Amino acid sequence: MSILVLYNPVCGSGSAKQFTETHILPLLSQHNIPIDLILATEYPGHAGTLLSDYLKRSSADLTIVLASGDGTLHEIVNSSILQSTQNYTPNEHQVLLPPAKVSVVLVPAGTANALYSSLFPPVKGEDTGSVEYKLKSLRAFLDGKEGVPLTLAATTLYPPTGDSQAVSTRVVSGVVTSTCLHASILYDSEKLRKEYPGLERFKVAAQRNGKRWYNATAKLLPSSLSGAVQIYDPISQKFIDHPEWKKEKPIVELTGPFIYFLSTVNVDRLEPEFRVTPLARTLPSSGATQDIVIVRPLRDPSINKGDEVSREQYVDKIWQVMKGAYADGSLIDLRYDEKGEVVSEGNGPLVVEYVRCGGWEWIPADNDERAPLVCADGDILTIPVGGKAISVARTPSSDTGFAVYG
Ligand SMILES: Nc1ncnc2c1ncn2[C@@H]1O[C@H](COP(=O)(O)OP(=O)(O)OP(=O)(O)O)[C@@H](O)[C@H]1O
Repeated sequence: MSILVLYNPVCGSGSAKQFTETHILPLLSQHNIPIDLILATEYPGHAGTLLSDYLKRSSADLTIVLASGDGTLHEIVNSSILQSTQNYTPNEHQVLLPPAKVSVVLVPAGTANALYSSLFPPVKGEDTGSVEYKLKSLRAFLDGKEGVPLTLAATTLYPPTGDSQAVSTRVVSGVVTSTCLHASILYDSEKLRKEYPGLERFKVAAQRNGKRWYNATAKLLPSSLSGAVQIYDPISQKFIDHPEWKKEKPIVELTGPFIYFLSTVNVDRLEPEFRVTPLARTLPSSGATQDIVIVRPLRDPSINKGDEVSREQYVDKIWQVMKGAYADGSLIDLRYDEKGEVVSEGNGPLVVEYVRCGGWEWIPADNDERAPLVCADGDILTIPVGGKAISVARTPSSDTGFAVYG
C-alpha cells in the first residue's frame, strides 16, 4: 500500500501546508506509516495531474492523505477515472473505476468541506475548527477502519442531436451536481473568492440571484436498484413511488420553471450546517442513487405565472427553504398554506419535491441564459445551446474504486 500526502496550500483559509506539517506528518510518523511522496498543488487542476501521473507509474492500491476542500477531491476523482466520452451512453450501468483502489484520508482544509462534514457531522457545540475535529478521518485510517465506498454521479453534457462536429463533455461528482440557483450561486461566488475568502461569498452570491427562475424540462431516471423514481412522503416519513412513475413508463418528466434543482451523492450537507439533502443520512440509500431537491414556484397556490411580481413575491419563500436547510434539514417538511404562505404544518402542497432516483436529465430552454449552467462539485460547466445534461449515479464497490475513511 502506497501513501501519498497531498495538500492544497490555497484552499479555504490557506492553512493546509501548516496543518500538514504540524499535525499530519508527525501523526503518521508516530504510527510508523511510511510516506511515498508529499506533494503540494501549484495551480488549479494540478491535483488531478499529480494523481494521474502517479497512477501511470504505479498500479498498487493507493492511500492519499488529502488536506483540501471538496474541489481538490473532485479533481482527483475526475483525473483518475479513465473517461471515454466517445461511445458513452448514459443507460450503460458501467462502473466508474480508477486503475487502482484509491482510498482517501480527508483533512478538511477547504471552505465548505461538504463530504467531510457529512461523514463527521459536528455534534452540538463541537468546534469544527479544532485540530481534533479535523483529524477524525486520519484517526479512522490509523485505527484500521474500512473506508466508505463513494457513490459517483457521472454527468454528460450533450450538444444538440444532429451536430456531428460537437463532442460531449463528461464530469464526475462525488458530492453535488446541480443547476438553477445553486449553480448560479457557485458561478457568481467564484468571482468573489478574493474579496470574501470564507463561506460569506456564497451568501453574497445568493443575494444576487434571489429573483431568478430557470426554464427547463427535467426528467427523473429510475434507480437501477428499485427500478423506480421515489419521492419523500413526510406523513409516512418514507420514500414512496413518485405518483407519476409507472412501471411501463419509468421516467418522470417535470416541467419548469424551476428555482432549485440540486442532486447529491454521499452527503447530506454542503456545509457543516447546510443540510440540504438530510435524508441521505437519516434514510440512507442502499445503492447508487442521487437525492434531488427540487423547488418549482408554480406549485405555490398563490402564484400562477412567472412575471416580475411573482418572482419578487417568491424571493422570501426560497430563502425560507434555504433557512430550512440551515435548520437541520427541515426544508423537507415545508408546505404552502391556502394563501401560499410557507408553513411547516398542515396538508398543503409540499414546497420541496425531495426525490431519490438513479439520475436525471436536464434540458434547458433555449432562451434562458442561466438554465444551461451545471455545477459539479463547484466546477461550473455550460450545456451547449440546444443540448442537455444527463447525470447518472454509479454503483459503489467495496473492493475497488474510491473510498473515504469516515
Ligand atoms: N496552488 C494553487 N493556486 C491556485 N489555485 C489552486 C492551487 N492549488 C489548487 N488550486 C485550486 O484551488 C481550488 C479550491 O480548492 P478546494 O475546492 O479544494 O477548496 P475550497 O474551494 O476552499 O473548499 P470547498 O471546495 O470545500 O468549498 C481548486 O479548484 C483547485 O484547483
